Amino acid sequence: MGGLDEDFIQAPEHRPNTKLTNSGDFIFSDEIPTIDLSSDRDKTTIATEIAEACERWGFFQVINHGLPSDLRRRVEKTAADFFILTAEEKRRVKRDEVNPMGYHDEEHTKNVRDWKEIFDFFLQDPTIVPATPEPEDTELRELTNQWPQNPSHFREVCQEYAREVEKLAFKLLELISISLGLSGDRLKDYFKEQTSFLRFNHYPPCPNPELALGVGRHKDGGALTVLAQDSVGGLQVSHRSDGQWISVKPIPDALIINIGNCMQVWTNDKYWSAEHRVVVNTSKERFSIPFFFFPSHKANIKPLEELIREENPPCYKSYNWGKFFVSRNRSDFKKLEVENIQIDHFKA
Ligand SMILES: O=C(O)CCC(=O)C(=O)O
Ligand SMILES: [Fe+2]
Repeated sequence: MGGLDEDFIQAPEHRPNTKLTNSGDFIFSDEIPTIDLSSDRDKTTIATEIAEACERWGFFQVINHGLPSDLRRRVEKTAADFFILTAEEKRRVKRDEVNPMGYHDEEHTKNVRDWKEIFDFFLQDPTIVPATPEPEDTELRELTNQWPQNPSHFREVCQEYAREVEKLAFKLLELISISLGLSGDRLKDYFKEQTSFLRFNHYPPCPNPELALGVGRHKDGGALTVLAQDSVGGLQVSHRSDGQWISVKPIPDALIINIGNCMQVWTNDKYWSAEHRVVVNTSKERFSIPFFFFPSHKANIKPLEELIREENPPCYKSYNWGKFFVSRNRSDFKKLEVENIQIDHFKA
């Protein structure tokens, strides 16, 4: 990535607290709830814990979630083996303006470049999305994954992990639906032709972690995110009550669940899609693997009628997921002059 180019420099108000970034020794808060998903626990009890976590934080960790730990080790190793390849080899599977899947080292969040490199792949291959963000344009496009030659078994391991993490995402969707007093399958149909994808994040050590971020502050756009982080730390969540940045403690084998924009809209602001960011440091590289659980391009996202009351009218207008998805992709790919799309733009 070279020296610290000005594209990486955050505005002063968005820079991290320097005391944390020099050593890579983060101070962790254990305030974010940890929820035990063991199958012998009562579903209603789990749903109650989820409801509280989604309202207060929009973030929680899960343990005993059923995702095999040996598979997690293998996918983490595979991701690391990919990022260690030469820049030339990685660029053979580089994403472009049309196809957002593959390798990329110039991702921008809110028009500031992130200190990271990534590899993305869709859960469903091909995945259907609108051809353009233009509202009147009804043309669709099929997007396909790009797979590197190396490491061998890369594709196999990725697909095996994707299948397992998808199972967990559907389990969480059911529990979240129950937690809202809805039937367990209420949200399932939105994912019939899902646009979900997985991402490998690699954050190399950074010479100026006080100026840059691994990922700038943002909210995830989809329904929910299932994130595997390694033991280094750096992920911070903004607390719903006061906006304070809280570091998310790495717990071995746990997964972090993060409520996305769609869930906030469906629940009419009952559940919270929290702003989060990644702080980097001078000495330790970090890896993470989010699964972004995204609806079908056809889904129109608006507050669920069952949750609307006279005293609680809809806070959002309906928006089309596919158009939101392609618009976001375009603005993440490179620096643009305009602000990228946010759910606040659909506030009623
Ligand atoms: O690396 C992490 O811990 C989080 C990354 C993230 O927020 C994202 O990729 O959307
Ligand atoms: Fe995120």
